[in-house]
Amino acid sequence: MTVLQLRGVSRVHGNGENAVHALLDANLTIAAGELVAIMGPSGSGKSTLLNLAGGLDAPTSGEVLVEGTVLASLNRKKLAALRRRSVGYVFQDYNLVPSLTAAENAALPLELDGVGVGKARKAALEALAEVGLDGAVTDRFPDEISGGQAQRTAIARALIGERRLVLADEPTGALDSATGEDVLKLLRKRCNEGAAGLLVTHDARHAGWADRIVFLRDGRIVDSSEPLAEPDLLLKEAS
Ligand SMILES: Nc1ncnc2c1ncn2[C@@H]1O[C@H](COP(=O)(O)OP(=O)(O)OP(=O)(O)O)[C@@H](O)[C@H]1O
Repeated sequence: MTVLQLRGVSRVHGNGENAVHALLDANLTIAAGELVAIMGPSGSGKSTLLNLAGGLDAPTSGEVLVEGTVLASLNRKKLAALRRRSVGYVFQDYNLVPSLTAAENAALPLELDGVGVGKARKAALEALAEVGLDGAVTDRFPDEISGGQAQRTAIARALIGERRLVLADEPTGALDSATGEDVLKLLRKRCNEGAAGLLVTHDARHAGWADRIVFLRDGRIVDSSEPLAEPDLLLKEAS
């Protein structure tokens, strides 16, 4: 089943002589179970593509569909609801709410969606346990936990509920390589369980976790290939 589709998507900032073509006529389809990596030089349009895929930005032309719904056809409220329910984001700088504990941060999307506090907390603790966080750390605030723990919290928040599309922009940016690898394993696992994933990365080893790599240059998709290396066949085949 197709989870994400970009049809002839372009994003232009400004106009006339000052126009910046951040993305040009991008076509991309990602099915449930697939993890796609996006690579390309700085400024090539990777974050733009990710933001458009998650409905955080709107294309200048073309269409973005999530689970068959054209995002431009939704009003603000419905788009916000789709983002909360169907899309999980992992940002490089975590974007945790400083005044909320790890468990409260992870529970936030459910609570915003009207799920009761108790039920949301239970789901949050389960999601945190799934990413290897349990015990006292779940009740600590972002400035009381390590970078790796904060990133795991951000992943739990992105994966909580039934998110079908997981978008990750350099999710391993600030992590040591072992912790970074763990984050990718979690992403891979979630895709094996049926989500569609889009991962922006500069690191070819990390892209090795993906089923396909899409290369961007100057806003254009220039190539799409299967990764050369298979980091962990066992994990992939476990699905
Ligand atoms: N709001 C904006 N206004 C004007 N230009 C923008 C805006 N956002 C992005 N751009 C431009 O669009 C192009 C693509 O930017 P984007 O951030 O998508 O690239 P990127 O591949 O993610 O880069 P990086 O690897 O450095 O994060 C760049 O030339 C950037 O300067």
